[in-house]
Amino acid sequence: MPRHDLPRVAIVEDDPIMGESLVERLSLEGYRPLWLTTGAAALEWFGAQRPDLLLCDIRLPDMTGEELFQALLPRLGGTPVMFMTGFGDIGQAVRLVRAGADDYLTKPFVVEEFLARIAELLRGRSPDDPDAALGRSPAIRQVEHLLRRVADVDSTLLISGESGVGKEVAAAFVHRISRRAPSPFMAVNCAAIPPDLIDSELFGHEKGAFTGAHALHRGYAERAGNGVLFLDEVGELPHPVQAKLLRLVQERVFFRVGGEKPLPFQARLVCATNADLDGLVRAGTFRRDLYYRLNVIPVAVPPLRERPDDVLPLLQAYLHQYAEAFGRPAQRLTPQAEAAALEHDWPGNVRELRNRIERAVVLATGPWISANDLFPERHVVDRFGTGTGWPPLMAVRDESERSHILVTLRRADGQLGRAADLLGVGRTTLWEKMRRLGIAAEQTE
Ligand SMILES: Nc1ncnc2c1ncn2[C@@H]1O[C@H](COP(=O)(O)OP(=O)(O)OP(=O)(O)O)[C@@H](O)[C@H]1O
Repeated sequence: MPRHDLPRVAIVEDDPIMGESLVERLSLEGYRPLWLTTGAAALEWFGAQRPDLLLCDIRLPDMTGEELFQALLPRLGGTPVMFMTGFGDIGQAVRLVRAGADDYLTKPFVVEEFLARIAELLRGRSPDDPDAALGRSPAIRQVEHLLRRVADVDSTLLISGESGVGKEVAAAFVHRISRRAPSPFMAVNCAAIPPDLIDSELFGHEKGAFTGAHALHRGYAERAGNGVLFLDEVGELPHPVQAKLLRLVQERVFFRVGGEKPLPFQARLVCATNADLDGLVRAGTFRRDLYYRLNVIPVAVPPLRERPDDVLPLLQAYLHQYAEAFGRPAQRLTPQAEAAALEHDWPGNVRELRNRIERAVVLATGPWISANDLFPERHVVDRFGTGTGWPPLMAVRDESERSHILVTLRRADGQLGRAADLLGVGRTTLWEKMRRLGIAAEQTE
């Protein structure tokens, strides 16, 4: 493996003997260790980059493990963190795991156990993990890991991602697993409210505040109570409302329109955008100070095309859901439909997937959902070509091999050798199958 592909393990450890021996052992085991000796050095290093794993001593010369973890939290993303602790510090280690660290190990430790634990952390959760709520692809599991980690931290989250990737689903998930779950999840789409109403919708208004304000109105910020206020398309807020939101974030208070009494803001703020907020700041349409205040913990939800492992499970889940909702008999996707779904780019992300499968369930006449049902605009040529409308066994086998090879190639980053290993066949066999099944050669480059 080229050196830059080796997993990078950052070690924060001030003891020179411990540090050196960890660096030596981790290099021997095929990792790329990087040794930092103070919390300040770790904070500086994390400003620009992220390792695959962070190993951290709990007692550092300039700060405690807890202080470092809190300070690093906004920059950690889903990076797994393991603390190394002496016997006297187990209480702190347990608190850290509750606050979102992944594991701790008590010194002195048995090297084999240490290596096994870091290998496990680097592998991440298993794809079949029943706790995987948002999806099974490695990319979405990283996002889920980050959300679990910050669920009970009160800092503002800024969720970014293309339209339909699941930003609201991510926000609702954080709410559901947090201690705020019994209080409301108040979702507001800032782009859907007319600009002249948004102030009073968000913050409420007093009776008589303006013509037509016949009664006192409590806004979303107030109705969110101790729950979560989710502002979708936050980049769309008009300037005066941005100023009010800044005050709400900084001082945790707001005023109803026409009101003079400051009201406490008790909810957690979670914002989302599919626009390039940084670009809006540079263009002068979004306040820079507000952007920094909102972007405390950035959460980037990747587009569906970058997490192909999620496509089929999502299709299956929605297929069942819609079949049940519409009282349809059990339906299945033909292997050709699965292959077409895997090859599709999903510009509208999960929302598009959901709409396509809903339409297909409604329109399909028999127990099979074909590629044409999913992608009617494409008129996919019926590779089964039997005229019976029923797939013969050979064609089903070919199509299911084809879709499995496609998934495997993506899992192996297009590397033929790795894909062949995963599939348990030789490289040549795989190559021949790919030629026969018409899988384009460029998919492997
Ligand atoms: N991980 C997921 N599992 C199941 N369904 C999902 C998932 N992510 C998104 N969806 C579904 O996809 C649709 C779009 O999700 P959501 O509204 O959260 O996207 P969004 O990124 O907030 O979109 P927009 O940018 O338009 O606000 C919803 O119907 C949602 O239920």
